[in-house]
Amino acid sequence: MSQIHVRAQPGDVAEHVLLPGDPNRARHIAETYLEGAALYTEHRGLLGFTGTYQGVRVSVQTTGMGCPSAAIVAEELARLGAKTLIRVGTLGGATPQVNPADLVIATAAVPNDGTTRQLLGGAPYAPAASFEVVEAAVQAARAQAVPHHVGLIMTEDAFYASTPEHARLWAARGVLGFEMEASAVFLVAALHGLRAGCLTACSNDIGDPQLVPDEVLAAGVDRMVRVALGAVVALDGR
Ligand SMILES: O=P(O)(O)O[C@H]1O[C@H](CO)[C@@H](O)[C@H]1O
Ligand SMILES: O=c1cc[nH]c(=O)[nH]1
Repeated sequence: MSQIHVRAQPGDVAEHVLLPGDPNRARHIAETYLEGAALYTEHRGLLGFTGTYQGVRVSVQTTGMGCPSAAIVAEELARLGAKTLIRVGTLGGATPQVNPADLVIATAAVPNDGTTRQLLGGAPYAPAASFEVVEAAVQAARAQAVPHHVGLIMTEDAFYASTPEHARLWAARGVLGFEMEASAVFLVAALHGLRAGCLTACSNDIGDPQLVPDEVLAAGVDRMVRVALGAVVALDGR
């Protein structure tokens, strides 16, 4: 049965799904990296494609921005039979350790968002990546000689509420950067017994409207996507 938002039939979506927020990134990934990529949905601009990478069937499905949209997409992908969800996003760096376009592999996401709060009925919870996805991503990054950070990120709702002071406070608690979907993807995946992960490329410093130059960010995004696809190949069949 087709889902309400991800208009696809069971079988259209692969077991392994990469999740960018941005539909243009979804198209770029499908066109650049997947063989035989076919568009299975464009409903609401949430573009979804399925193809193969090194012989492994992979989908790339846009989440849109923010946890409400990401939670809908993750829920519907679970209903469509997905087993591995890996966000491939951008993030605002919270600490000078994280440089423009750096790869950050999340271990967990501080849930500063309303969606996970509602799903959990306000109960305390730590939305975390699956160990095997983190391990596969780290191994892929090492194998591809891609420098990377591994650790905690924060998921938030209000992009423009964050300030450099807020970033410093959370950096002192170990947070590497902020983004807007990982906590929901981790929680929805856990509720369905799926594996989840989140890889990001740093697009700016928190509170700084200056983005990393386009070509520098695009190269960081491509490094991130290649690492995510390397992880998928390693996870396939496990
Ligand atoms: O680049 P994406 O994957 O959209 O991720 C980040 O960018 C958007 C904000 O600019 C939010 O979705 C945030 O999580
Ligand atoms: O959520 C996000 C994503 C990228 N950059 C930010 O500053 N915040």
